[in-house]
This record gives sequence, structure tokens and C-alpha cells, in this order.
Amino acid sequence: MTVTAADKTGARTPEAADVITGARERIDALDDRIIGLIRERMAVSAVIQDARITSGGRRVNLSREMEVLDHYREALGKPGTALAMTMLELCRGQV
Ligand SMILES: O=C(O)C(=O)C[C@]1(C(=O)O)C=C[C@@H](O)C=C1
Repeated sequence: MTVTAADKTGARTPEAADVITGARERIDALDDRIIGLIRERMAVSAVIQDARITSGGRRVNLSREMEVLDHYREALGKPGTALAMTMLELCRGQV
């Protein structure tokens, strides 16, 4: 049995299936860019952490993390805080 575009998208018409297929391609491209930006952020964060640790400091700086969390919450609301916490974990590991 062949799988149609409508099956894959959940759409009930070919027109809706076309819209969804096109929009999903854009989402996949956006996700690739977001992942690239996250990797870039991880590398920059590592530079900061290495400099601080080499100078005798600690990996984590909680006051800065509060600023980052506020930034995301102000931009995206409460789920932004959860997103920022995941981002910080990716960048500095679990605390
Ligand atoms: O800004 C810093 O001081 C960093 O170390 C970067 C960063 C971050 O990824 O945003 C990572 C760890 C710190 O706890 C705070 C923030």
C-alpha cells in the first residue's frame, strides 16, 4: 500500500497536504539553523568558562544565568525559562 502526502501530513485534502509539506521543509531548515546557533553558543560559552576556570574561578556564574533566564522569559514567556535552562545545561553541563 502506498503512503500518500495526505497520510504523512494528517491533512484531509491534497491542497492542505501541499501547504503542510512546504511549511515542514521551512521548519526543517529553521531547525538546522537553530541547531547551528546552539552549537555556536556552546562554543562561545566554553571560551568564557575556560577563561574563568583557568583564572581560578568556577565554571558556573549564577548571577549571569539569572540574566540569561530573564532574557528568555521576557522574550518568550514562561516556556522561555525552560528553554533557557535546557540551553544553559547544554552549554555548561548539569549542575
Ligand atoms: O556568561 C558566563 O559567565 C558564562 O559562563 C556563560 C554561561 C552561558 O552559557 O550563558 C554559562 C555558564 C554560566 O553559569 C553562565 C552563563
